[in-house]
Amino acid sequence: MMAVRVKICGITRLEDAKLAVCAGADALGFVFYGPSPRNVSASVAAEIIASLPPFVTTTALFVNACADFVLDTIGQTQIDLLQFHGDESPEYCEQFARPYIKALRVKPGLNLEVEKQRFASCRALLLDAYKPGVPGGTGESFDWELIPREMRSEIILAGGLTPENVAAAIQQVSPFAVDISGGVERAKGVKDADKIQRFFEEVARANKN
Ligand SMILES: O=C(O)c1ccccc1N[C@@H]1O[C@H](COP(=O)(O)O)[C@@H](O)[C@H]1O
Repeated sequence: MMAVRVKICGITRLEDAKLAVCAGADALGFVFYGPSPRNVSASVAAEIIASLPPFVTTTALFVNACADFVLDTIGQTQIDLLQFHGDESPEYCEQFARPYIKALRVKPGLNLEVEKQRFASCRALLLDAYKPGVPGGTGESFDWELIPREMRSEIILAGGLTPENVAAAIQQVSPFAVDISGGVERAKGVKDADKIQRFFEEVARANKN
């Protein structure tokens, strides 16, 4: 089985970025969404990104943002990958001519096969929990059995992951990657060194099985 990649999202501080990278993060996520407690400015994100070693993918998360804001953020941060976490259309996502991942909030009735075809141009679908009125980062998980088996090895699994449940998630779903934010925090927007460490230990344990 291929080792599951890990993205740590909601980075707001250089010390947290370093903790995540030292623990083994493949990717870091920066939230550019005003209402989020993890919202970060492009200038702060750019400073953090400039201090990172190579081979760590940086991701910019947006929720129904205006195109000029996305373009300005790309320009200031030189981010690697875009993550659209709202109701963006494929045409909207494609206009930036940048690699992107599309987040979908999973609930019964959402046809993931159809969504996969709609977003054929995305690098991967990220599957998060559906909670009415909240675009993401809810700390809640969803019924992983709703993910069609043939899609599981391609998706990024998110939503309510923690050091306690990530091994079970990997065992049940075998996703391409896992994405975590709230589950490794000690306060909103502030990561917890011990939780990050335990999260990576659990991912390594699951990768061995
Ligand atoms: O983190 C946020 O505040 C956020 C706000 C709006 C959309 C998405 C957000 N976060 C992303 O949601 C998933 C799941 O987060 P969690 O692990 O359940 O806390 C993840 O991709 C976050 O980056």
